[in-house]
Amino acid sequence: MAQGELKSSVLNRKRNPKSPVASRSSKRQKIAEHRKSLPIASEEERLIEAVQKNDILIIVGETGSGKTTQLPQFLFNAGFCREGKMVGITQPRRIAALTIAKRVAEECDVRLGQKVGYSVRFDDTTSSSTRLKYMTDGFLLREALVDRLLSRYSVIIIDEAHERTVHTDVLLALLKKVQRERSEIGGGVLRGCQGRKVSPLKLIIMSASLDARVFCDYYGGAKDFRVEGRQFDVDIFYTVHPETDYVDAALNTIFQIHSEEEEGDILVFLTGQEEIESVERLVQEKLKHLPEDERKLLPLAIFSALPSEQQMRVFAPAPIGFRKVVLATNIAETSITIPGIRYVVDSGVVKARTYDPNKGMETLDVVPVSKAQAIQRSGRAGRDGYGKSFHLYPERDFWKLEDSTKPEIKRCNLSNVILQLKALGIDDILGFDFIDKPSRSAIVKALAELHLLGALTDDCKLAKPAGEQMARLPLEPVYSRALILANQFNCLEEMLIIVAMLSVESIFYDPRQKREEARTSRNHFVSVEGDHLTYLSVYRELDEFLEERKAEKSEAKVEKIMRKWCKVNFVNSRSLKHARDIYRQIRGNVEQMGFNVSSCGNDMLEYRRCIAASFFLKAAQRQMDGTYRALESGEIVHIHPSSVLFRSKPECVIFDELMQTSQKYINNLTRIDPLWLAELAPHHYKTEE
Ligand SMILES: Nc1ncnc2c1ncn2[C@@H]1O[C@H](COP(=O)(O)OP(=O)(O)OP(=O)(O)O)[C@@H](O)[C@H]1O
Repeated sequence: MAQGELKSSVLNRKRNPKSPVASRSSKRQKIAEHRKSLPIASEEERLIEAVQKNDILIIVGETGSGKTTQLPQFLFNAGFCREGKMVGITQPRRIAALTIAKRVAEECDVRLGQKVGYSVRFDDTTSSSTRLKYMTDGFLLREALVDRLLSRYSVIIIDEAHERTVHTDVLLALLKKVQRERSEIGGGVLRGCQGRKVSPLKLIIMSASLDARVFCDYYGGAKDFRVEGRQFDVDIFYTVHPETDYVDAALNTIFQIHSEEEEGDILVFLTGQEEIESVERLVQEKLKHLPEDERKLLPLAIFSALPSEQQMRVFAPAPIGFRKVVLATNIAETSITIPGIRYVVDSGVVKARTYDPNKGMETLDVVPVSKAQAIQRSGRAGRDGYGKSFHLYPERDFWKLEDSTKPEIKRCNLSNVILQLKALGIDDILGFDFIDKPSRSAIVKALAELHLLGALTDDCKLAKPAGEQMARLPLEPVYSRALILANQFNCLEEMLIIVAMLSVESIFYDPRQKREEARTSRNHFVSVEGDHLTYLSVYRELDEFLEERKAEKSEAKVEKIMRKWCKVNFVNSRSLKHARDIYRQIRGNVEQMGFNVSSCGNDMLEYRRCIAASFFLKAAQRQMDGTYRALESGEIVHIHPSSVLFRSKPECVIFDELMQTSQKYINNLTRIDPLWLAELAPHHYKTEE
């Protein structure tokens, strides 16, 4: 067809107001109007001037004022992305990086991965044209391993700094150093940065509920900038008296809003998966007793163990006439906008993870939120209209809350972070300029663990090549070491599968009503040697099943077959798909490091020996009374009821998890011979032990 003809046919086509072209342009117009109405819009010039004049800027503004979505676009327009440079924005959570990048791409009217993209562990959508890059704080830290001066970025924005994740804290210190080094180079070309010109770095620390002073002081009197006002008001309500049962109170509030308030979706903050699933069931149960026309309430869950695709379901609009009630953990607390949310219900509590370095044990406790968290929760309403926030505690209790959450660096296992710092050439960890120093004993314990794992030399330097290899893999040091050892034991293929399977949660799917049926249909996977080998056989069986149907070329068909297989076997198909993606990625990582991925076939003895050699710090021995003693810490623990070894109780096991919930539990186990420990980890276990 001649070009002229095509042109005229397009021109002659009658414009249908509902055509994709028309609806796209009206959407664009709506977005442009929305952007103009944000409080930050009128501050564009002043903000850019402040960034130009100051190398470090602390920005504080109300939730929803437009900091995260707009500031990067302002910087782009002001020329901060010239000559291929990027603006990097970190988020504490992957769901935030993902959804905000999507929104900003929409606002810029570009495809995700072009001008705007996101990078999170195991999922990178960026391309060489990406200029505004949203990512997790952990991802940026990893990037520093390959490009120490982060030379591709002209500006780095640390968003939601008040959350004080361990990665944010390390970045705050690291970027201080990078900024100093880059300004010393002052526009020169540095070797090791692919010949890129290294310009001074601008650093922006941002939050809605940030004690700016702490950050200003840390950066030697940095300037702070306040963005005043919010787009829509949120009315705050408290209970008159303390509630004895917040789950019950949350349930009543949901139904009260549903029956008394105008239309708009509800977001409820609870503490964890189990609680959320139980409230989901209770909502459904209660709905059955309502008249037909009052039943239009749609409960949806979002928590971190839920695969990404399922998490994304809460962002879709509710069917016409329905009200969404999103049941969330603190995963939905900061940064994100869930369209349609008008009402927030804050239980006032959160599940906090604390690591005890001396016991090598994690504890999960339900604790009151901080003021900053309560403010963030309210801030999830009022983003596309006026909102209301219901806190299930009296106002006087709000004032008693801690201002902010205890920094994660003070309550987590430091071995991964320390390994990364060592790989970045920072040797003096005790003297490192942390904004809040972790305890000396936690640092010493993590250094000792890294030494035992062979990542550090006797004088605490990064061991070559083991330590370097471990730092390059996007895994906890203990898993990286397992891969290195498996290479020597000729079972790398199997270890890659196990590490991938341990990286996802809830491999099995246990619907409450069909628990027995689920167990029976999964029996053929179960290995008497434990959970690791059971997971291995799930993975392998699916692989074989798909291999036999290799003729089905299309990806959609393969996925359909896979879903069917998972359903029959009561396996969580999304978790398994995720595990297969992770497997591919880490296999790529180890191949790049020059490893040859070999398999031990059915020699499970060799494989179990490799597990013992890798995870010797996580061994537990049965006691006379049937409980276990974790050999490293001496803690008395129990096998978790969901483990396949729960009934058989072997003499000695390797565990993956040690967690205090209602009791101290170990889970994800493999049976081993206790004598292997002295044989395979003689530097740690003596024969008589
Ligand atoms: N995914 C989205 N869908 C629809 N609207 C959105 C989306 N993301 C952001 N918005 C709109 O843009 C506004 C500004 O969002 P932005 O995340 O930039 O605010 P913020 O100041 O960074 O807030 P916070 O401190 O809560 O992260 C929101 O209030 C909302 O109206």
